Amino acid sequence: MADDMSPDMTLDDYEFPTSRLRRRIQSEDRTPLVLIACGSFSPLTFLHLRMFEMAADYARFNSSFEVVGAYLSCVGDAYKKTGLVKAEHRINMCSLAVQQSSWISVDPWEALHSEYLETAKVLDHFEEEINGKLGGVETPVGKKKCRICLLAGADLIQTMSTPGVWAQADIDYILRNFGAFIVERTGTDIDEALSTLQPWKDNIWVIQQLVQNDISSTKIRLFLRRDMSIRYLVPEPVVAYIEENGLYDDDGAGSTGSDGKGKGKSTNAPGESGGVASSSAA
Ligand SMILES: Nc1ncnc2c1ncn2[C@@H]1O[C@H](COP(=O)(O)OP(=O)(O)OP(=O)(O)O)[C@@H](O)[C@H]1O
Ligand SMILES: O=C(O)c1ccc[n+]([C@@H]2O[C@H](COP(=O)([O-])O)[C@@H](O)[C@H]2O)c1
Repeated sequence: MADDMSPDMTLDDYEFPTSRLRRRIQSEDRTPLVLIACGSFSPLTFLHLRMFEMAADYARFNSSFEVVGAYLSCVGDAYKKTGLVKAEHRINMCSLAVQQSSWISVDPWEALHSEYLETAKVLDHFEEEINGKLGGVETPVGKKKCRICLLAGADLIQTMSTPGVWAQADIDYILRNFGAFIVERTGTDIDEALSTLQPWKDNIWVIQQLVQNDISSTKIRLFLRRDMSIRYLVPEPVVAYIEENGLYDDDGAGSTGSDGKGKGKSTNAPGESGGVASSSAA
């Protein structure tokens, strides 16, 4: 079951989602790992989900970590980025997308804040919930704290070298105390992206994309504006949700400050190419 968020949820009735967090590992030698992907997810694409699978494989074969859970954390509405629809919609799309996953959850905590929260604070929240309140996970040799790590694409990590985007103290705090799993991304030179992050290289794990996927939320929004199909680029329930709520229309329906009504113009299935004749039109 997904950890769904009701539209009226506030921080007062927020509960940390734990239903997909594994609370015990069998190995005494491995360190339990929880992956946190922070981002806009406007909308979530299949690559966002693939990042978790790639990271889990990487951890299994190349590290002494054992993944016990993973979370998508959407930025709140205060993050003024082009193409950002309301947090409520982004969280709902993420929740629909992970319905079939047994281990990826959506945590609405970050997005429930009206003010922007830096990623360091978001990671602190997971540390507090998982290691502070829950006390970590059971192992054959007693309870162990989980390692909380940021999961990000190479473009995000490159912004850490761009002056003025991140506070230097936050970069140090995140990479020293948590660390990051970085997925290579077409268009980003990974060596260049990591060049200023050498002091923390032991806490950075770079994951090669063995099947290159250059998808981005920007391209999905562009396709939608051009009335092109987004099917098989984002999960089917997300395609349907976008259509039903009229998100990413030219008029910015569904974006912060708009009430986003469904456009209901197509006779094709949601998200399907308009170039395909519908059977009822014959
Ligand atoms: N194709 C991709 N390859 C590697 N990482 C990716 C890819 N798409 C998204 N990511 C990563 O997913 C995380 C969340 O990204 P975000 O929500 O900004 O998606 P995006 O597709 O980059 O969005 P936008 O196009 O709106 O900038 C980031 O760490 C980003 O680097
Ligand atoms: O904490 C910071 O200072 C900081 C600076 C830049 C970006 N971030 C986070 O990085 C993510 C970037 O997402 P996006 O969609 O802009 O690629 C998002 O979760 C931001 O909150 C965080």
